[in-house]
Amino acid sequence: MKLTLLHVEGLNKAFGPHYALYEVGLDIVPGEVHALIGENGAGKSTFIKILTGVYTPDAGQIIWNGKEEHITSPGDARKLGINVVHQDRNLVPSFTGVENLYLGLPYPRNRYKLGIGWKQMQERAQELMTELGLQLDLNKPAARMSPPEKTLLEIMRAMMLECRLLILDEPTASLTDQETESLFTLIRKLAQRGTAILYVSHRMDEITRISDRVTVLRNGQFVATTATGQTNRELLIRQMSSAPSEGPGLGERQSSRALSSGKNLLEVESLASADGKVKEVSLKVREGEVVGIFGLAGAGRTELLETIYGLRKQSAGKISLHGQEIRTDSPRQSLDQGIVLIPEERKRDGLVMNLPIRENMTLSILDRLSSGWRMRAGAERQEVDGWMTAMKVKASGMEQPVRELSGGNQQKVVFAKALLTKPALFLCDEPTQAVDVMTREEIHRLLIEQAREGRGVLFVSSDLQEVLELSDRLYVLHEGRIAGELDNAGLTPEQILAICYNPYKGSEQHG
Ligand SMILES: Nc1ncnc2c1ncn2[C@@H]1O[C@H](COP(=O)(O)OP(=O)(O)OP(=O)(O)O)[C@@H](O)[C@H]1O
Repeated sequence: MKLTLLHVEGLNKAFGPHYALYEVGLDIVPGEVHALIGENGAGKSTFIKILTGVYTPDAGQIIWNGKEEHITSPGDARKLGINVVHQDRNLVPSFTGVENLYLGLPYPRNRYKLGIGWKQMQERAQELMTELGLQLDLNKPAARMSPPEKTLLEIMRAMMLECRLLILDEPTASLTDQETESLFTLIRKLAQRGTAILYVSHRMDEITRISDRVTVLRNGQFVATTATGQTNRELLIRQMSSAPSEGPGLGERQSSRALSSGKNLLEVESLASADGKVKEVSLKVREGEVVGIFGLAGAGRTELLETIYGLRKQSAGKISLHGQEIRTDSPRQSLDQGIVLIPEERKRDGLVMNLPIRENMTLSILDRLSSGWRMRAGAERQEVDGWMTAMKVKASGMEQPVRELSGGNQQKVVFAKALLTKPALFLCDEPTQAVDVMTREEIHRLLIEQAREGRGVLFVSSDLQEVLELSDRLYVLHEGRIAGELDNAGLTPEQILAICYNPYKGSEQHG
């Protein structure tokens, strides 16, 4: 048995009267990939924040390399060799890759000891890339890097100093399968070199593939640490769940397919965005249909939704809803016409952090609720309560400010808020990013239900599994254009990826 690198015992952290962590213990050994999982609000981020010196625990011990440590600041954590890579990346957009690597580190001096040793910086960066087997253009600014490039750059930055524990918080959130593979190769390499990895994710298939051991938290408490080979998805889900789940098996397609005779709800013809990210896109969504958009990072997926919604300037094309041409020059205009966009988790657009859950959920429907304040208050509370229960929002009540919720629970509020507007068309960007596996199923069920009631859903996901589970039909996007349209009947991941990597070839060609 390897010597323990990190031993945590009896960790407590409370916010007001509520414990985010209660008596949590955990061991991590060098060179292992240790997954940390749990429902939204289970305490994972709080645990990470304690290890990285953002929060101080109320009680408990942290033994690092056999010695008790009090980590009181992020600087303390870094000195010990604990680094974290978050989804909200910490890069300076206008700095190059190399400059970002040296953020917070002393720049080397040149040989005259006067200026900065740019050459030494380049050489050290190159050395590290070779060591880690990476190929990145470190001379371009971070702003021009793709999401996976940014993740790799952040990991490199962590490795600039001796990193003994690397914490990866949902590292694959916006990566596609292929990009996830390269990340996994890097993780394995780091582990072989002796770095321990704490891997936090809601993607169960990744956890079973990449981790050696997995620890489950539930309601702020430790449930179990198990060797990954000795457990499975169902067991882990049972350990995570506060309530046993019912209904269809997780991960199965949950509903009958849409009737193909549905009338056209949304028609987009030759749509282009002024910034050139979207080029002549034509697509449609029928009433009752859930339509997916898949593409590699940089294909213009988010940009396409934003252009339809009016968040991004349109330069050409036509949009029709229910057969009528409409203008969507702004999100307000889209909302008024029955189109709502649910943004991906990292943006959390549209949440006012200091306002309570109730007000956030009802911000866009005040008109509808406003006939007489008495009725309004009652109706509002009832609707909010209904959606909070349906979405299993973990909070002390509907008056809790949104800023105090965990990331996944904030995303659920964004979702409920959109449902409350009762739109004709949902545009969803990564609808289940950051939510736990149980809520993911619930969101899928809700979206399919909304569609089958005659509305429509157009969603973007980098998770191929999700695209296969949720969509009736899907479009593959490549460099801002539709490269293929597929009916999701017996479709395999390989068929979709073939179009991504080899667009405009083969029989499925569109347009
Ligand atoms: N600053 C805060 N004030 C009040 N409560 C908080 C605060 N930060 C976290 N909490 C609460 O602590 C609990 C644990 O939250 P945490 O963010 O650690 O969960 P998580 O497991 O990371 O969830 P997710 O998967 O959604 O990211 C939640 O109930 C959350 O509402």
